[in-house]
Amino acid sequence: MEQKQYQRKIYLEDKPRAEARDEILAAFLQTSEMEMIPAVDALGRVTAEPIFAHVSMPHYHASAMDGIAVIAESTYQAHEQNPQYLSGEQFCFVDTGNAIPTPFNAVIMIEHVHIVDEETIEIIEPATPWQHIRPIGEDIVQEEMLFPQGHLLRPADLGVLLAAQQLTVPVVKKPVVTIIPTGNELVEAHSELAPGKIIEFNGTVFSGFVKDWGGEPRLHSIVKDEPEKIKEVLLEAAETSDIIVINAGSSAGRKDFTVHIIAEIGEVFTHGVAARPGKPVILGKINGKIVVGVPGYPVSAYLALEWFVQPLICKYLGIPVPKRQTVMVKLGRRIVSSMGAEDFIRMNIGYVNGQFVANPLTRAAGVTMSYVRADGLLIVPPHISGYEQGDTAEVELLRPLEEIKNAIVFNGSHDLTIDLLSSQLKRERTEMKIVSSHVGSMAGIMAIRKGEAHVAGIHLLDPSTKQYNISYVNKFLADQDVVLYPFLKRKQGWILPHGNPLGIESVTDLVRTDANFVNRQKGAGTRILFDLLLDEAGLTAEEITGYEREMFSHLAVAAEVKGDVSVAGLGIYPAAKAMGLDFIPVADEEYDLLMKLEFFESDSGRQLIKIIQSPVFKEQVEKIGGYQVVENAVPKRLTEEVKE
Ligand SMILES: Nc1nc2c(c(=O)[nH]1)N[C@H]1C(S)=C(S)[C@@H](COP(=O)(O)OP(=O)(O)OC[C@H]3O[C@@H](n4cnc5c(N)ncnc54)[C@H](O)[C@@H]3O)O[C@H]1N2
Ligand code: MOO
Repeated sequence: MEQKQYQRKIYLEDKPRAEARDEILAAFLQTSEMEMIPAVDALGRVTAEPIFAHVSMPHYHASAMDGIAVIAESTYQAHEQNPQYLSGEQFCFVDTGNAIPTPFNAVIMIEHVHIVDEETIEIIEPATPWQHIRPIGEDIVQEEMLFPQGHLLRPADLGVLLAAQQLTVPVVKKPVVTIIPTGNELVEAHSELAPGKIIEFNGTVFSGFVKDWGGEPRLHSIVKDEPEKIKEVLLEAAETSDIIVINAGSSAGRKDFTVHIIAEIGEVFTHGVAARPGKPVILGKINGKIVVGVPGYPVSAYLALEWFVQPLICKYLGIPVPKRQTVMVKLGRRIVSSMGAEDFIRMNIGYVNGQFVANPLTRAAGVTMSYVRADGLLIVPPHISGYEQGDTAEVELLRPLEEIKNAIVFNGSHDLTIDLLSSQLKRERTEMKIVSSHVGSMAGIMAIRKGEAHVAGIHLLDPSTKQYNISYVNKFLADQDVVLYPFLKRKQGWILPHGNPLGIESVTDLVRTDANFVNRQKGAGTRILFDLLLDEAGLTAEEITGYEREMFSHLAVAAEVKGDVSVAGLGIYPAAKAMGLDFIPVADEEYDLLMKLEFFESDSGRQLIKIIQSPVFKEQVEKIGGYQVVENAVPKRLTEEVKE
């Protein structure tokens, strides 16, 4: 069959997000349906009507204490000097919760009763009417309104429903949200992977969000980029769902025809909002049902879903859209944002010296780990072009504040062992963890200086003394009380294609073979080592092909080497090992932990050192290969040395 050709859609709108949202909310005319469900299953559901108590609680006069039931008026004479004796039918023993038999109207606690014999008791204090009795309806009165409509039922609410014998309750039906993943490249998660094949996981993430927000997700199987098929699935979804979410095909690619299909079988209100990532979102309507076309890139998709699908679900349920807690943070880095669009920036947040400090994570919309790792979202409004380092800004929290407050903020050069350290720390102390941002050794020193991190990992070789770290710390932190803790010795060396086809063993070999070198960013310890090697060999940067090509991590260097047999890099052994590359050791590098004395001596600091020195941690580190944890490390108090 001849397939219809659709033109590429190249230019997207820049509609303000709020305007686009209000438009689809206004167009979302689904009337909420009601269903009766057992109260025991109603957790997290929203009441569709006011709910009234069927019975009172308690539904009889109940003793509130263990003791005796009496007629209060018959005890009025009791006094310390004039004990009163009750016997036979003048009293009866009751326990907490027992019904009070007539004609009694008060309870005396057993501690205040002297039992003379089985039949007789002595009291020395009068009782007041209704003391220690829970009267009928003390808690819930029959016919009282327990909940209005639009109430989100919590665990304690279910208790009230059962106690008041409201055993089936009217709740708002969950809106059915059909989720349609599209793309020829998509495969199920268990499939054999080939280049170009992408595991379909957005659907599962969307389902989770929809469930969390109170909707009922229906995840459709993967639909190929075939307009007729997509059309058929969309039309069917419009019959069976309240809201339709279609994933991918939202942008300008050759197979991105979702927008044309929606326009053909329905109407499109919006294609493109002034917000990133998530810009290419499509908002429309098919046969009266709202359809949200979210971009394929996962982070864009998650945000677009939150912007448009959550408000639709809330409208259907009749509840307000929940707002996230926010916190004011100091920005550890400059943040650039283009005017005219909102920027949603995933942030790491740490709590250092009594203030929240936040740093941006990658802005790439395909990096799901940045969303997973983010503590918060910084939303840069459209009318500003960003923030300067040190500015204060408000951030929406993606994690509980307490979790952020208890984290150790780790800065400087990244090392694989820091993740192991964090997980070991969490094992010992469930409330603790390490949050790290990888900014390089020099930036780590500066973060400690500015009080923006608790610990910095550094490995800076001083070419003049051939010593690691000390001279740098003395130079930049001479006026501060800091500790340099010897942590690791790690092997730095040549990272080379498998089999080392060019036969590289030194910098001179790089020049001789005209290999393409991949460098690290300025300030990185590995770059300083490379410069020293150049210097020792009497070579200059100009003689090295690729000297200007900068990567930001050991793994990024290894990935470059992996892709091209003419490439060589310098880095740590585990990066070479992870990519199945050759490695020739060059130097044993000292990777130390820099921290303020105050942190070193704090509870968190002590806990960190305890774990570093534990046999379990050392064993885990040495298993990676190319590492040795420094035995019996002696922390250096640097300012003292300087002062000497
Ligand atoms: N020339 C242009 N190219 C692109 C533009 C643009 O404006 N001009 N916009 C970029 C932006 S921004 C985004 S966001 C994406 C939107 O892409 P699509 O919605 O068209 O989606 P695809 O191209 O099909 O997929 C992109 C990417 O997303 C991942 N993906 C898709 N579906 C799934 C799924 N179900 N589970 C997991 N991951 C999924 C996958 O990595 C795809 O490669 O377009 C840019 N391009
Ligand atoms: O707008 Mo795209 O949604 O940045 O990744």
